[in-house]
Amino acid sequence: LDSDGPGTSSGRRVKCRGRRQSLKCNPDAWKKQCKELLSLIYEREDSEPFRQPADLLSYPGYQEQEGESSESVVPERQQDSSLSEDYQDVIDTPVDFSTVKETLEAGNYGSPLEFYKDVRQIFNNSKAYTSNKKSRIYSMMLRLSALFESRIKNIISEYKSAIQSQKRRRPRYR
Ligand SMILES: COc1ccc(NC(=O)N2CCN(C(=O)c3ccco3)CC2)c(F)c1
Repeated sequence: LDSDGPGTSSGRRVKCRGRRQSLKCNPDAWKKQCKELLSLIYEREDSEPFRQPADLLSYPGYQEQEGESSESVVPERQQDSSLSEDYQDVIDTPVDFSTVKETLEAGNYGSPLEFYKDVRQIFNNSKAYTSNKKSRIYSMMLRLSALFESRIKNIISEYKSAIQSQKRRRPRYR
């Protein structure tokens, strides 16, 4: 993916003859489209481990992950179900879908590219953390990432066309 995200519609001129309200011409259409994409992600069971900040103590089979025997008592320091240092050591920028949802709903994304960047971070964190490409969570992430990429590329290319057509149209007043 080049730096400005997938589906860059280079060269293709989209006539924005329709009024601003039509989806093709409306540079704000991406917000609703990203909210709908986020709802679709939340509907998928694959998103479950990524809807909240990672919490390895609740994460099933955590003890096996650490190689501790399952009857071991959780050490005092981790009783507040804080992340084990391990996850925080490995992952510099923890992010999950609840933070992305809040940011989107607060109107704090300036473009779908910023939204894209945060969601990619969720997937990259999972890739960075997994020690085993066959882990269940990692395979959930792969399916979710494929769904996300298939939907976000049109949202971004429509946004880019709308921005381009906005630049090309001369203001009405002279
Ligand atoms: C409130 O209950 C919760 C809240 C959050 C979570 N999620 C997690 O702990 N995760 C485990 C680590 N991780 C991975 O990407 C990963 C890659 C390979 C192995 O793990 C992110 C998700 C949970 F499982 C229960």
